[in-house]
Amino acid sequence: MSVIVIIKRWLSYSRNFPLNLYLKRLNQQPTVNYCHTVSFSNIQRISLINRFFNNNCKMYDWNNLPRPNVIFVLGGPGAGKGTQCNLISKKFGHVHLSAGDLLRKEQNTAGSQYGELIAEHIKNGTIVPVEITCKLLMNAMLENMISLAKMVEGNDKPIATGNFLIDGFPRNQDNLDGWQKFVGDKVNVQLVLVFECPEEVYIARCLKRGQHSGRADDNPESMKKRLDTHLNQTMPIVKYYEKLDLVKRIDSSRSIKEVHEECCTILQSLMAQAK
Ligand SMILES: Nc1ncnc2c1ncn2[C@@H]1O[C@H](COP(=O)(O)OP(=O)(O)OP(=O)(O)O)[C@@H](O)[C@H]1O
Ligand SMILES: O=c1ccn([C@@H]2O[C@H](COP(=O)(O)O)[C@@H](O)[C@H]2O)c(=O)[nH]1
Repeated sequence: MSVIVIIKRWLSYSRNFPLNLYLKRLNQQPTVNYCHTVSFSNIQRISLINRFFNNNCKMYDWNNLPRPNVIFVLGGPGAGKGTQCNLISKKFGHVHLSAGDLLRKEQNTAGSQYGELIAEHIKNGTIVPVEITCKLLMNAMLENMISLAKMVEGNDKPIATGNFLIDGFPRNQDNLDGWQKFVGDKVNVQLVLVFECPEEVYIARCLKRGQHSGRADDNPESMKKRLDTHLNQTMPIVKYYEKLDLVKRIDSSRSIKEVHEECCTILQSLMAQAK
């Protein structure tokens, strides 16, 4: 069994990370490769984990991992963010992380202290506090970065990097501030893809999806609130990134194939510049 522990020196909110639960969970699933983040102040407990696992424990520090590339993907509800991220991920190998999916998963995790809060925000189309979303995103990123680092083990310092599509984040000023505070220049934000449709297309797509999605927010009442949040809270974030010349707006009212082709052109040009 191998256990991976990542030391995060810079995330104060995980200071009280419940390591007891962590150990308990590992006991119950002793064969899994487990990856979680703990703060630097938990270093003594890390040595406890080390003893517990006979020193069969690998430690990584985010600061020594290669700086990953991030593309943020924004757009109104039903704009096609998830659909296009899946296609991009298949073609270019980016890791697709949907903030909404991570929140829904957390909401459905038994015993989560955030379940009710997340459910309430999703139903009302409002934005979950960044401490929660950022932590979920960062844990997911770190797990992927560690897998990549493992592929090049043998080097003193891992050389692999990651390319991430972060779908549906940052959604408002609180998200943006939190991202800058917790992640900041530890990643390289390369681009912000913004998918845009007329309002009636957003509504039609989500209501159609609502016939089978089981989502608490694919209904007319939640849609109104989500559109309002998109217009008044997310679009200012798009404008912020526009000032940094990072935004590509895409008309996503066209067919999935047409939208994907435009995404491919944009990504190919980005990769050519990055070489
Ligand atoms: N270009 C398109 N033309 C027609 N239907 C589409 C297109 N893109 C996506 N869809 C459909 O619209 C619905 C919403 O798409 P998707 O889930 O990708 O959007 P999203 O932006 O991720 O939504 P949300 O933010 O609400 O999660 C899905 O049922 C999807 O199959
Ligand atoms: O960064 C985020 C992303 C999402 N939310 C909440 O989840 C729902 C659904 O998100 P989708 O991206 O449409 O799946 C969204 O309306 C928010 O309530 C969030 O709070 N923060």
